[in-house]
Amino acid sequence: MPVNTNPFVFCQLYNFYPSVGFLFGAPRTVQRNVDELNTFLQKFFQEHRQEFNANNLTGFVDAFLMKQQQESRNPRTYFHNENLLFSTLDLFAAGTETTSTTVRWGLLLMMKYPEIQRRIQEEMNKVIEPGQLPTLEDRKKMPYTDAVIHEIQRFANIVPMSVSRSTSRNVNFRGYVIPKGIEVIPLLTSVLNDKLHWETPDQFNPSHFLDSDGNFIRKEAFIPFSIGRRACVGEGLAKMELFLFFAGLLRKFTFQPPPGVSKSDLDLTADVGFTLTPMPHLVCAIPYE
Ligand code: HEM
Repeated sequence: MPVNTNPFVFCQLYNFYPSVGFLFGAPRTVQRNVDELNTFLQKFFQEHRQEFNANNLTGFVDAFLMKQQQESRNPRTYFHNENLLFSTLDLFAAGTETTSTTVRWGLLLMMKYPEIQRRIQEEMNKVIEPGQLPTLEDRKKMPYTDAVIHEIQRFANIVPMSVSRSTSRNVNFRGYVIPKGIEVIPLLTSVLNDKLHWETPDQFNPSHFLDSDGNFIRKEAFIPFSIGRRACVGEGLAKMELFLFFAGLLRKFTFQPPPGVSKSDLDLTADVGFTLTPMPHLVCAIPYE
């Protein structure tokens, strides 16, 4: 049986069954990583405290520090140091691996479907000056690229079970009673792969997001960031990052399988973990332009 070495699998197992953590040293590894990140963040906060300028807020930490100052006399404030640490940790945890995994899927899919990669590069050649990188303003003029990025997210489905929540009161949902305090796991897969919404749910097909004239179309069933009040707060940022990173990489490079590997050899099976990641593989980046 193949052994899954993805560290997120261990984290997930440890989350569900903490008592078996001793088997793979998870508590120590997780604690060591969290400690390392904490030390890094404390230094980061210290630097921001020293250079704080209320007229020049440089990001989330500065904005938080300003609220902390404004509420310094409120003993019940939410803007205390512990919340600064944990909300910043949340942003790191939720905002780094998700975006990088999506870009990794994108590169793998471009190696698998070189004709799609070529079409994106041709679209960029029409919209962007030679030697320039794509900017966010270009996105509206690049419907094909936009459609491909949406299809990467739909197809890769990196957070298939979203984040589990629990009911805060008894809920009556379509005749089913879900009592207060029950854990609910929303299966995003059931929507991202729904036959009623997608023409070819199991295939990578950018046309899912294009009309017959090649214009980008939004789809109600596109919910990789989940939906509702607790949907991903980083959605807007993630979409900007994905466009800039993915299109920027394709502007500079063409991605190919390494010598001796053909596109049909490339395996699109996901490695199961906290997120669904591509299996380990090699990538050749050939300079473009
Ligand atoms: C491709 C990128 C991303 C995907 C697919 C993604 C997906 C998700 C999903 C499915 C949830 C659960 C929502 C729910 O429970 O209903 C979530 C929550 C969250 N995401 Fe993202 N995310 C991405 C990028 C980011 C980024 C860049 C940030 C911030 C820098 C971020 C911050 C968060 C936070 C803080 C939550 C918890 C929200 C809450 O509980 O209210 N995410 N994300």
